[in-house]
Amino acid sequence: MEGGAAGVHGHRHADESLLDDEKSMLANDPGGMLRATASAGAQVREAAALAAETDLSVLADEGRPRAVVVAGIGTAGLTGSILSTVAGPRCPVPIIGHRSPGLPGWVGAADVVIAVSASGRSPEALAAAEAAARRGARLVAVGNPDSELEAMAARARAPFFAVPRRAPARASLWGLAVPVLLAARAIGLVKVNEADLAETATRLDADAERCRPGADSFVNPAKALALGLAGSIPIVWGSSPLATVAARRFADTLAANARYPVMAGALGEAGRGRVGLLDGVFGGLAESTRDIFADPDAEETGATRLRLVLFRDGGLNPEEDADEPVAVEERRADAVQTLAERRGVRCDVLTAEGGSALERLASLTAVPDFASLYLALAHGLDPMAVPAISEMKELSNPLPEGMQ
Ligand SMILES: O=P(O)(O)OC[C@H]1O[C@@H](O)[C@@H](O)[C@@H](O)[C@@H]1O
Repeated sequence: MEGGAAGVHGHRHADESLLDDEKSMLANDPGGMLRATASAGAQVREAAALAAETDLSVLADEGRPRAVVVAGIGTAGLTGSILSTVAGPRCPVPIIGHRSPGLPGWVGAADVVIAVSASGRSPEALAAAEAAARRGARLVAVGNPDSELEAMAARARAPFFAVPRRAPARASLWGLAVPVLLAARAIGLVKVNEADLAETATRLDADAERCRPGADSFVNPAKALALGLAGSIPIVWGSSPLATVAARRFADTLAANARYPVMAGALGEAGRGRVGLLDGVFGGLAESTRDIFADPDAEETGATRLRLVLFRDGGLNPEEDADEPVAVEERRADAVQTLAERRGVRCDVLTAEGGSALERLASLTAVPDFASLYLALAHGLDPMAVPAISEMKELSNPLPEGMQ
């Protein structure tokens, strides 16, 4: 093994100065994750243009399906959660995310399967596409052009959205999610319109501008969020189903890019159980030993502490179109902020903005996406290359024939 522990490099303590110089920061991001993340708005526009060229009549002609299955893993899998939240609780058709290879036994000719894979070769998406074609389900595929997935879609005469590859998959969230939404729109399940897409893209562009590498942490909300989280165990809770999708996305990017352990979920659920963390060793018990006179900027070598990130979504959500009245979600969000304050657990709050579900989701993902990159860079970690993911793939792949 080369390097330190199994070739792993980086600094145990976050170094804020590593975020000061744009040039050296870009050099520490050789894979261009900052650039790829800044392309989120462009991804939305590209995907919308692509959809306009994709013939989806086979989907629409057969009318409303019995169910929609979104098959894929990782970021591709998250597109299923995005579709569910944009479709909302009144969606007349069940939308099911399927993250393991193949399809559930009940899926058949009455259903639509959307197979998603940024690389176009995840076993999960490929096996789902193959099973959908075999069982006569309507298939749509989304992913890398000239891939196995595209070939499979062609064989099944299924529509294929060619999403130009921006490695790794987690930097292509918007490029993957928009085609999934537009496929669902073609079968009448979501109301995303061209204005929603344009406004979402504009918001993503504006946030990328605020979070640009050259903007220092006083004015850059992503750098500020990253530095606040440094050295802590982040807990990310969402006040609504939409905010919870954003919370899970933040957990994925914090884990993959910055390699932080994160707990994420719905505040409603957390309030019945995990909120107890605020009382524990990493919560109130750690905070009670904090020296309130210490310089808050001094490097903390003491106890590991929780840091709460609360995603609030108090705007849209007309009562008749929601799981729960906004007032209930808002009271719960106020309550957890009070609890955190009582125990001295620090809390960042991000509030959704925008006039459509898609734009609101974008408003809760853009800054956190960048924050996960800045947190990696502050620790001297390359946010793109994750040795553990490649090693895991290597170790779990079967040896070629004759090498056992
Ligand atoms: O979207 P595809 O290419 O199928 O990848 C699915 C997932 O695969 C994993 O190995 C990681 O690379 C994830 O970041 C990715 O989301």
